[in-house]
Amino acid sequence: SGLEWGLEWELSGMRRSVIASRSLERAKEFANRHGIPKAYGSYEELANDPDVGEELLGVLHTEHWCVGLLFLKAGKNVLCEKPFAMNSGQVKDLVAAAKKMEAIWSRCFPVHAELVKTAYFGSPQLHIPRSVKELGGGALLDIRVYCLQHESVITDKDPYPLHLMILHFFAFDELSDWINPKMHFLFPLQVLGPMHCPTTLLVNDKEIGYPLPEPLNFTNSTGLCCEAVLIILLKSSSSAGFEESPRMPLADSVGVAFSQDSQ
Ligand SMILES: NC(=O)C1=CN([C@@H]2O[C@H](COP(=O)(O)OP(=O)(O)OC[C@H]3O[C@@H](n4cnc5c(N)ncnc54)[C@H](OP(=O)(O)O)[C@@H]3O)[C@@H](O)[C@H]2O)C=CC1
Ligand SMILES: O=C1OC[C@@H](O)[C@H](O)[C@H]1O
Repeated sequence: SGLEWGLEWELSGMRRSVIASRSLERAKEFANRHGIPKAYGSYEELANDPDVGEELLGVLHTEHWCVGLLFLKAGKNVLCEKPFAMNSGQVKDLVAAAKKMEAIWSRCFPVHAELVKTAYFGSPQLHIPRSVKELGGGALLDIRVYCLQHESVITDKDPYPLHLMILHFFAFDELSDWINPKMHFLFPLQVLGPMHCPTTLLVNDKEIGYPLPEPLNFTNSTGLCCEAVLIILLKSSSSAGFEESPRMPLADSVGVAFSQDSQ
């Protein structure tokens, strides 16, 4: 589950001291399984615990907004699972309550830093009407129809439940050629999967690996330590407290949610 993934945060020295569930019985069962000393039967009790400074939010997507606000208003540091919330309006509420944040874990992987250094993403193409959102432009309407029609063949009816991301990725190369012929990497460069936690680049047909610490409970899950290191660095370099991360500014979080709004 999302929470079990989150336990990898122990790598960063974070102690897991409390678990909360809407059911005390479930909380106690989870606590026993993972050696957690205290269990609560409601999220409110966790929010009101003065001994807890950081809270890892691993609840169902629809609950990120309300439970996130509950913890933030109680003055806690919140590490929220993806997706940040259900839409950009909810994300803006959380951002306003939080003011500062760290990052999305995938962006903290060394592979991403390397990409930003070496990749060339072309120039904005907003002079082309079919790129303008108000004119029905953009990848979702213009190109994604091809991916969706593949999905609907496989799923028979509604393509959304399966989220066949592989097909989306498969289409990405062509998509970028089509929308913006300049959107090429400067030299043959490929990020190898898994897409949410990549550790290998293919540069001129040569693999360059960025290995993670062991043990791995889930695929590349110890990569969470990259995010933890970034937070620790931010904390120690900031005299005025914990500042917004330049690696993942708040505006990017709102932007990511905004681009999902039309889904
Ligand atoms: N970073 C990563 O790589 C991963 C992230 N995730 C993320 O973690 C989060 C949780 O995912 P996962 O653990 O698979 O989800 P689950 O479906 O297992 O739900 C997690 C918990 O949400 C709580 N919950 C709160 N309100 C509701 C509600 N109204 N209906 C149902 N459950 C509710 C439940 O806890 P209770 O009833 O005990 O209070 C439930 O156990 C998601 O945001 C997911 O995207 C998941 C896997 C990997
Ligand atoms: O975020 C995620 O990354 C890892 C997957 O296994 C998981 O299902 C997904 O929610």
